[in-house]
Amino acid sequence: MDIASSFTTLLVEDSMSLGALYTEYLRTEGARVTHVNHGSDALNELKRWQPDLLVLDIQLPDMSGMDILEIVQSEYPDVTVIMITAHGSIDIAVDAMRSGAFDFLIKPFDAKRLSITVRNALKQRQLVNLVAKYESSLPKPHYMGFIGESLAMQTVYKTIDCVASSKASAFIIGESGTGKEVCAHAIHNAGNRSDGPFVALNCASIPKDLIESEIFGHTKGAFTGAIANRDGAATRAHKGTLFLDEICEMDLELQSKLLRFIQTGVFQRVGATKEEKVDVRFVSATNRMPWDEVKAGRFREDLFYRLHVIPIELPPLRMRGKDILLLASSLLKEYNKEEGKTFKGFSPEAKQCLKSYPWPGNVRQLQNVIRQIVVLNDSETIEIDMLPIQLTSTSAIKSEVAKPQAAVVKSQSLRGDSDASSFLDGIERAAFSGSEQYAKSANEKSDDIVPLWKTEKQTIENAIARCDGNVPKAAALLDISASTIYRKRQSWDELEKA
Ligand SMILES: Nc1ncnc2c1ncn2[C@@H]1O[C@H](COP(=O)(O)OP(=O)(O)OP(=O)(O)O)[C@@H](O)[C@H]1O
Repeated sequence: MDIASSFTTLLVEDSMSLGALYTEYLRTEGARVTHVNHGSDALNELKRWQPDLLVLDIQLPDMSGMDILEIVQSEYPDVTVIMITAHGSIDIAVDAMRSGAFDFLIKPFDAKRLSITVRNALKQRQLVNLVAKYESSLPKPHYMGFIGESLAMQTVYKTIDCVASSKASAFIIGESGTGKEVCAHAIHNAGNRSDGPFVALNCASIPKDLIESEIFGHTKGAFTGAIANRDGAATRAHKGTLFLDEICEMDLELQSKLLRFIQTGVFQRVGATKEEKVDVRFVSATNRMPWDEVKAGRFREDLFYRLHVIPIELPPLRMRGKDILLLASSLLKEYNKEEGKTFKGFSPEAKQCLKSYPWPGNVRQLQNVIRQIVVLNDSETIEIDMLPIQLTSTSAIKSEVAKPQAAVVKSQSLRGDSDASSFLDGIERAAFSGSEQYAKSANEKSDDIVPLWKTEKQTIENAIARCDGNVPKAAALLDISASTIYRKRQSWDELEKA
């Protein structure tokens, strides 16, 4: 705000004559003044509009100026408050400053004293605005539970800031472990529902016959085992956010009930005859491509349009550049503390390897890798040989793959054959001759080879058995999401039938 330009002021002073005098003083400073005599009137005005300055008498006929200050501090923190106090009540004025008032004026005061205080207040507002503007233009390394300052993540933070206070449904997509749940929490916490509940429901991990009751609740006796009335997620999320994780895994029949609920806010508990209405903001997430699911007939198109109002895409970790090391360092610090270790950082080779690995399990996989290293080693520096084999072998594969390609480029440039199509032909030829060799040796021992899905099935089933049938726990240890396991089970059934 430009100090010279006009500013708005709400003056709360019960004496009509003093009110008129202060209004005159303030107008001389360039203020557009609204004068009220009572605290309740001031609160009504504040509900309708927020002034730049609130000039507030401490002693009012209906309430204390201190009470109003407290309300302003919690509900309208951008309003700058100047208190007016009678001579002899300076202690109260000092308390007011401790509670967040900018300054105080002791009655009687003249136009000059008021002018100095008002100008200081406006200057301070100007500086605060400037700092806020500057800060918002800097990349944020942390945001609402996220770590990451890459451009891709800054875009995500900006989108969350813009949509947080809207009631429009948000739809988060991203690979498993990219932070979709963190994002849903951030939308809730950054918005005006942050004081309300955040209720998360994983549509993949709840058995099909229980999910309707999980969302809408049930009445006593609605089905075997319903021994009492129970609120569902819809009721619990009233005035807050309902996060529907893995939404594409929801049964088609339930999708139509959900559609009606989203359209009207009205639903019926399982077994109930009465309808209930709630005020809920929907945030959904999936690691599938939702439109592909619509085209395949697994996700209702009308539900897609209801939920997919504000799409937010979380980039895979491999697309976040230096965020990988930022996250790795932060996790190292956290796990060091938890495990009582003294790691200080990563060797340059280890850093290179972390940066070039494709991280199919994204941030969750990075967490597991760093935890594993910290638990299994004792040192100050994380060296490349402490990294799990899959990380180092991938970079080894990459450099191996790079070699024949480099050789192709070299031989082509020696021949003077630099055109792009023959370059690609060269790579294809190299790859083909490689695959021919593999195929030859593979045929010799083909009896031992089983389809990849069977090996994968065995690994997953072993993990579930070792976790006593606990699918989410097995999924966490396998570095995949529980929904991936459910999906894979479905596809194994189909493959076995085929
Ligand atoms: N940018 C980030 N900064 C810090 N921690 C993160 C970040 N992204 C994700 N995480 C952490 O990674 C883990 C996985 O995140 P989250 O559960 O939100 O992923 P997701 O995309 O919902 O995964 P899934 O699809 O498997 O359910 C969590 O422990 C979360 O706190």
